[in-house]
Amino acid sequence: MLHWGYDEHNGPAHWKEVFPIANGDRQSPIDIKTEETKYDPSLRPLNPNYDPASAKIILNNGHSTSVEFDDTVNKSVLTGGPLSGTYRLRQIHFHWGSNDEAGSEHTVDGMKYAAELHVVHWNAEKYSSFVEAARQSDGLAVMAVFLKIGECNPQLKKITDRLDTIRIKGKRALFTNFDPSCLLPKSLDYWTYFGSLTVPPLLESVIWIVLREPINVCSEQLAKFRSLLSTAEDEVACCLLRNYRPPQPLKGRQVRRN
Ligand SMILES: NS(=O)(=O)c1ccc(S(=O)(=O)c2ccccc2)s1
Ligand SMILES: [Zn+2]
Repeated sequence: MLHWGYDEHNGPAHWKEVFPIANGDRQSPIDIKTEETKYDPSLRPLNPNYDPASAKIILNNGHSTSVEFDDTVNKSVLTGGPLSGTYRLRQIHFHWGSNDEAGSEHTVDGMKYAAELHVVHWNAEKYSSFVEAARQSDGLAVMAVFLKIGECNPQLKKITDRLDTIRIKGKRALFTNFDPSCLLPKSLDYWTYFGSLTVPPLLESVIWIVLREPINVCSEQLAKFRSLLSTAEDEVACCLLRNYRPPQPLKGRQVRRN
């Protein structure tokens, strides 16, 4: 396979050809079987604390759209929940499908949501760089938020309104004064388990924190994500219609809930 993607010839089924860890013991996403999750009284409340000034740029990397944050200091951090220590906010990005019936990566009792937001943090207390942390079993913490079809989301509008300026892969634009807490649901109740990146290199370094309550997005807003291009300027234009990896085997892992 040339470069990995989400098409028939380079999609999730092919990733193991270049990244054999795709068949590893702690791969993500997973289907969360709610009856099999276990309450853990030691789990603490999640404590996201983000400074809107840390937001820097919005980017189309050809696989998703992301907002990148200044992670050179502990300005925007996540503590609490299942985490020991302080995890620094690095970026947020989204996963979606070619229609509203599918798009989330994690599923709940087999149910797919229309899309999924990932808020990516790294363990800056123990490791000296994001790249180093991404290679450690407790290096990354990703908070996942499900998006369901409903009312248009005024907070998400801040992002969807900018997508037409970064349609081509590699395009970026200034994007600051944004606190991703505005995209979190009322309840920060969560499930948590040990997993991996859901995109190559599929590193098994993520403590997943999946919020149980979804947020709303309207069909028109999701449609804007699908108009992003997975191709660069000099290539034949191809829309990024879907960018989710299907659920992977649990392999004996325990999913805990607070
Ligand atoms: N879907 S996910 O949350 O697992 C995820 C996708 C991409 C990233 S990353 O850009 O932080 C990154 C991190 C390490 C290596 C490369 C990219 S995290
Ligand atoms: Zn993701």
